[in-house]
Amino acid sequence: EELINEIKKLKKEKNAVILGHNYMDYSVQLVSDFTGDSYDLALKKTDAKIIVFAGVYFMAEQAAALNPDKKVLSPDPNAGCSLSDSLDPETLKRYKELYPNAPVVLYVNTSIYTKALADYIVTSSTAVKVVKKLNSDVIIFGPDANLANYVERQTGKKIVKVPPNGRCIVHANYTRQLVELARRKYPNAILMAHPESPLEVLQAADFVGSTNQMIQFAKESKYNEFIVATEIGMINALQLKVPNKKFYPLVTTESCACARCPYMAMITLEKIKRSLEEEIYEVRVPLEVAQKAKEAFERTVRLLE
Ligand SMILES: O=CC[C@H](O)N[C@@](O)(CC(=O)O)C(=O)O
Ligand code: SF4
Repeated sequence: EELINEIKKLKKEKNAVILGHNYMDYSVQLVSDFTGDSYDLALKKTDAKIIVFAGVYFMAEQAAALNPDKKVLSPDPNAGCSLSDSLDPETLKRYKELYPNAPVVLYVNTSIYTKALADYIVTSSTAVKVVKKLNSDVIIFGPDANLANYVERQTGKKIVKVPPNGRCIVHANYTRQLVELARRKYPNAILMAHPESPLEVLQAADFVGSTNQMIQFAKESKYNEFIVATEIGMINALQLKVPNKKFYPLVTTESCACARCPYMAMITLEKIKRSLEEEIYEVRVPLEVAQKAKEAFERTVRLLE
């Protein structure tokens, strides 16, 4: 495609790399140098001068915080996230005053300003492990309420949800009925669910994990067909990375607009090209905020070693 070639040319001229989240449009994943989940993309090491983050804003912020020596560009800074938008630093400060001895464990879907107040930063693949290792029976956890419920059941600890009802506008729509429908439609398929889904869906799932964990599981599984309970862009990532197997979205955009994250959909090839041409929109994180967030990331890595 013409646009893809122009973007590849611009990348070389500018010594830029494109990091793409697993939910990105198919064509965006094709033009990305690395694709993955929000956590490992943030930790990706590259010697490029410019990073164009094909994902939502909190992911670009994270990359900027962890790569202060690089110029990080967001193709559309309005690409937010219902989860990261649901928890601001002021709210978290109030909860820390209410529960002064409870460690603060935040899901990766948060703004860098909120992350700067966290003790630990987790992805859905590390949330349970981290909470289990902490020697406190009360944990402040957020912003996703479904992931918090899942962690509470897996660890038996008291989870103080911050905010009480943070949700992903995509995954929160999944129901048991949708699972039954899909299982009848695809009798040979097994169900993979993202922990941002409601508990009733996770209980019915054969596998629960982050998008990267789903890719790994599908690759290694003896099964060949999978029902995928996560944002529909993930089908692109699975088809690209596990081409010999079949994947069915739990919800299609025909049956519900909620199948596609409106924020992820904002990142288009056109915007990526413009982002490279004009070197916009630069994501800047104040040094002391970046430093605090980096400390929370590093504390988490040490805890898991
Ligand atoms: O909404 C984006 C997905 C959300 O950030 N979760 C991940 O990025 C990381 C995670 O789940 O830990 C994913 O790709 O699964
Ligand atoms: S899919 Fe949900 S969690 Fe992911 S960016 Fe969109 S709103 Fe946020």
